[in-house]
Amino acid sequence: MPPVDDSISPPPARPADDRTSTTIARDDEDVVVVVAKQRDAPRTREEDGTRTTTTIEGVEEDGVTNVRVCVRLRPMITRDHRDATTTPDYDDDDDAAMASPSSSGGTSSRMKRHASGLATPTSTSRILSPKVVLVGSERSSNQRRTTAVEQKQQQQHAPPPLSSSSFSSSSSLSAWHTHPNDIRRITQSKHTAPYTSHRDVERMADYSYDRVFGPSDTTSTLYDECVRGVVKSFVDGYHGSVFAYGQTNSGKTHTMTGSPDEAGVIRLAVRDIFRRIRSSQSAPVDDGGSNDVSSREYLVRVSYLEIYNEQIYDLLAQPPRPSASPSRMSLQHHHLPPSTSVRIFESRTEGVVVRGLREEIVTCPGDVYALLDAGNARRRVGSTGMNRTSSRSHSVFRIVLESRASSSSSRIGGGGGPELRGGSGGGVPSIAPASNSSVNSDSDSVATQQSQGASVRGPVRISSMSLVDLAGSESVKNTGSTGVRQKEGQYINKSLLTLGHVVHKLSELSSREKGAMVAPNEHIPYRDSKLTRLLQPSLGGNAQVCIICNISPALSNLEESHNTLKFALRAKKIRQHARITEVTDEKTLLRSYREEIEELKRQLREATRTSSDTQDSQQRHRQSRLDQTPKVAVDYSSSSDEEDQDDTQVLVSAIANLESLILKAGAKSTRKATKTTVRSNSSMATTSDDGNDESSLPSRALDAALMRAESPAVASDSPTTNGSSLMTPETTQRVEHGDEDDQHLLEDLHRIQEMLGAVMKKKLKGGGVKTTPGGGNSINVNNLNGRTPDRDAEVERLRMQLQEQEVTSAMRKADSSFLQSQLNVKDGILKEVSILLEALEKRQLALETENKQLREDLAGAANMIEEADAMRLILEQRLLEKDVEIVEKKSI
Ligand SMILES: Nc1ncnc2c1ncn2[C@@H]1O[C@H](COP(=O)(O)OP(=O)(O)OP(=O)(O)O)[C@@H](O)[C@H]1O
Repeated sequence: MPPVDDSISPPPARPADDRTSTTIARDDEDVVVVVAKQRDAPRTREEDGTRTTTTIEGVEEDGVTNVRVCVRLRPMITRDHRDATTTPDYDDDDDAAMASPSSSGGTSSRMKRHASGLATPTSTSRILSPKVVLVGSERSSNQRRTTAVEQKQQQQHAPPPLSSSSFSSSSSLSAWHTHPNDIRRITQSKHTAPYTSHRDVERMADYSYDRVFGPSDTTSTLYDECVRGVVKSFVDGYHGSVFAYGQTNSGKTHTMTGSPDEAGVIRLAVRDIFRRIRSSQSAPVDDGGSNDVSSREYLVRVSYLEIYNEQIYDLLAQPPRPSASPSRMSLQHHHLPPSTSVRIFESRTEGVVVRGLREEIVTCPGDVYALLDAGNARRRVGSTGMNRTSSRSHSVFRIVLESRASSSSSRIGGGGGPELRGGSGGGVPSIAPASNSSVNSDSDSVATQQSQGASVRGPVRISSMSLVDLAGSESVKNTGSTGVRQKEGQYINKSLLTLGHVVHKLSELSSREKGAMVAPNEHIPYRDSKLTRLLQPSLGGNAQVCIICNISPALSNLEESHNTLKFALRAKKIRQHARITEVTDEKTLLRSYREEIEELKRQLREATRTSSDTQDSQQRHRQSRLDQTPKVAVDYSSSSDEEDQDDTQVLVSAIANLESLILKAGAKSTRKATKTTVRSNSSMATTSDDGNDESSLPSRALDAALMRAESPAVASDSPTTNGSSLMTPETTQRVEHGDEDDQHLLEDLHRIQEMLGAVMKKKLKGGGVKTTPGGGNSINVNNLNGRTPDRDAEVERLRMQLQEQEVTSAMRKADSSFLQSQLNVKDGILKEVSILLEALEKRQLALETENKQLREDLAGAANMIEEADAMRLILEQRLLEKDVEIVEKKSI
């Protein structure tokens, strides 16, 4: 049984029969729709020889749970009223209205200026109490002109004419009310009755969900009660997905992204995830029965994309605007390529795959916030008649977590425990990184050499959390959009319609076969839009899903609110079966990094051993020379010593870099964790797994590594190496930034030249060499015209060193331009593959259509054959009868 999460408030009392019911009141009759049947059940494990499935807590005993759906009614804002009284204040074809990094005036202002309604006095959308009385007409002046027939129909169903006073008092009220005593219900307000069409009996509906949040509820409350559980499961290893759905201007972005005054779900989730990672040490790790109470180590990476006009764009792939609090991640962004269109396709083995999306490894909430801000600044926003800062795209912020038991009790080879092989494709789209992504999970680029100590093996859990802010459905009637906005609106509506179809189909299937998952051969129209293809793994079953349905309190949005609530009811019926995904034999980033660290440690041990061997031999050599020659105080700390130390520093620094990316449970803060991790590893190393002693690491090098690990700026100054095994994200970055490296090399060269110059000067001046203070056999070098064999050797050595550096520099330049050209080639190939895939996809669709047509033709032909056969039989029968007739006639 997993630890009970105290932070999650207990669910509201359930009906006696343990069922959650949805009631739709229809005039005088009540239709009860059973929405869910949930019962707290312990985790169960099923084993079928090769894999173990662990089911989530709080689900039915058969391991199936329903999608969690909550509804959020946003507060009244002045715009609700203004929308109904003014014409749209936007310019459709003006792309400048589209928020861009330069036009938005900063990320915080880009956050759709959510606080504008709350904090800025000049704002146009201020929150109003739902009960505040407004004056004005509820009917929008920008509503489309009605036809004569429609006018007639409206007159038939129209409410009685209202005086301006009666209208103003009713229109100011929220169209919906929530029930303080029943936090699951939302009902259409009574005063809306006159506006309710008698044809639609559901208009006065009383809906019920997992939880309904009223205008005074905060995002934090919503998070605690609906999302926290999904996040907890995510950290435990289950896939999760949270998305905000609703019409335009209903508060989706406010809920997901938040405002400067109120953190949104994404930030709250990020904070929670890191908090859970830090505190997970104290919680027993339920890994399928071993009762292992060891801590885990984690690798967190994030990506951010948007779907705009049916194209996927990478929101992390453009250089960000300078950030107020530069972090390692934000610094890296200055070198990112411009945003590219990303490809999505289906792979037989991996499921839905997103190709070419940048993923960033993050080690603390600050890293994530910087990325989020950068991505939000790039998200497409435009002004419409309904929302001044309307999202014109669907956005998906995705967090991937890899974790493994970090103690020595890790099971080798992954015996026992939940093992569900199949990579990350189980519950979320896998992401195949871009060729120049700062994270390259391609195993080629990460050293995967022989050193695979016991600590490297053991299953790695992969879970992913998708936080989705959907664009809102909109009607041209209300937004008054034309041109670009109208086209965007059409794309948005089309994809939401497909989402509606998918949800409808899934809910039907779930109701039909209660408890059964979607049959593999059942056709669900995921492929009809990029959005549904992307959400397919989440909706398809292997994820914990929470849908937040946002509705507006405005009477003018009544129709859309009903649609949203109906969508929510359907979504509530979808059944999910989340499982932990554990990978034992496939490459994961975490395992690659661990292997890399092990390999570097091995190299480090070797380097220190070689160094001490060299020192020994030098010592012996020195001793023999001292025995033979007069005592001259020549600096015997040879250059090879320095080189060895440099090598060691590079290795220690590389280890520190990698270690800093892996988060350990129990660390106080991740920045500190970097230090703790490195320190504890190096000190632990004295009793490391394979018993090798690393205590002899040069403390200077270790300190330097720690400083680098703590300070990205220092880290970027660290020496680099050509060794592919050191291609950590940072070193990769350095290769990309060949200029900086060249600069370092030049500095090195200058240093050596200066040393050489000083030596030459001394030589020319005939400067003396200090003799040892008490050296009995000391000699005056002037007697030798300033020349000693040692000095000549030193000059020669420095000359050689200079040459070597020049060669190294040239090689590095060649290397970096070669790598750059390789990247370009790969990018080109990727683009070609994308085009081919697209063509293939089109061809496949065409073939599918052709097949369908052929099948219909075939069925038609078969029918015709059948009919012809029947006709032939009839004719034969008639022929027979005729024959008989003739025979009879003849006989007569
Ligand atoms: N809970 C809330 N508290 C205060 N203001 C809110 C709340 N929800 C929404 N708002 C305000 O309502 C307006 C519309 O919200 P938002 O932009 O989040 O809607 P949306 O559903 O994302 O719209 P679109 O689909 O057009 O992008 C904003 O001005 C926002 O600040």
